[in-house]
Amino acid sequence: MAGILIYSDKDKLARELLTVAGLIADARGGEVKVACINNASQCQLLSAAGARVYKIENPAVLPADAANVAMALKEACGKLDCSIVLLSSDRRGRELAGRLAQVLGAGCLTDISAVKVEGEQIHCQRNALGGATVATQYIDGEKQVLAIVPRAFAPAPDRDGGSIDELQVEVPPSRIKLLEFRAKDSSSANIEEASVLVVAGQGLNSQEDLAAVESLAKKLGGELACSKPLATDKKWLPEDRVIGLSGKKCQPDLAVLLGISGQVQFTVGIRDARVIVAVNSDENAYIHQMADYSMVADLHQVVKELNNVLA
Ligand SMILES: Cc1cc2nc3c(=O)[nH]c(=O)nc-3n(C[C@H](O)[C@H](O)[C@H](O)COP(=O)(O)OP(=O)(O)OC[C@H]3O[C@@H](n4cnc5c(N)ncnc54)[C@H](O)[C@@H]3O)c2cc1C
Repeated sequence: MAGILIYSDKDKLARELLTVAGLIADARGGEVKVACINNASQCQLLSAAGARVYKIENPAVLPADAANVAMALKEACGKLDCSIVLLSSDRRGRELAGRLAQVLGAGCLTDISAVKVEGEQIHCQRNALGGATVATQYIDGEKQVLAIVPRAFAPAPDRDGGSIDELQVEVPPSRIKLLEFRAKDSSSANIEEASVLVVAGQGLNSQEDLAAVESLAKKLGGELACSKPLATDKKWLPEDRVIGLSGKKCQPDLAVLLGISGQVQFTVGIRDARVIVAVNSDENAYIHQMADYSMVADLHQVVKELNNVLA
């Protein structure tokens, strides 16, 4: 049985992929191997999690160039005899998945939130029809590229048995020229990886009210996120905080939704949260139906009282 190769440039997501790969390998066989590209510290971290790590050191492989990384992973698949590749379904991972599937001649599924092995088939759950339903799909073929939603699986814990070997890959020169790296500005947040999200919607009266919502998010140990109109129409928050079809798909342990009606283009991005709490002053708002706990109340009052209680 050919092996399973995993790759993510983000350490935590790579550990989550190790968990998924382990589930698949236990059920249908095949050795799990990890590609680490120009990332020595990640090699150490993943070998400490018991993984068989292949260290690719080649400055010609640019993480910012998905086509270039795809060529490196294609070569790794050939040399390591892997027919299944697991990637993370974040922004960069989704682009890489499509490009890698194309160069491998493989089938490709992204936004996978659950996996179950049935015989030889890997059944993958993913939102379909704009999030109105969950589809179970599998790739009919040996070569498969599967991109897994961040936080859908627990990161693999440390265990013995890991190893690190060097792997040489040759890639054509990247057609992208990297001019500079800039640190993200301090207002940016990785809402896909947050375990708690406090999400503001158009029920918020003014931009000034965001401070109290952000304060609540911090007190709960989480991040501030928003519905799309708050970022694209009102421009109160940057677009990297938008949840939904054209924003990010998040799976926090807790999502507190404030003044959000619950249109499907939004809910597709938060439906997989473990616990959803909604505050909306309209008792007929759809969001009350999908929430685990809901309050028909003025969000400003609720935020104020929660901030006082948690002070
Ligand atoms: C192709 C396409 C893609 C889209 N992608 C996205 C996406 O990725 N993400 C996204 O969010 N949207 C997306 N949208 C827009 C989406 O359809 C909705 O318009 C949007 O989600 C609505 O945002 P909202 O719930 O904040 O606002 P509204 O629908 O206006 O809801 C505001 C809610 O606040 C409540 N409210 C008002 N005052 C208070 C108060 N004082 N206290 C408590 N509650 C109050 C109201 O009862 C209402 O239910 C997309 C649309 C299209 C067509």
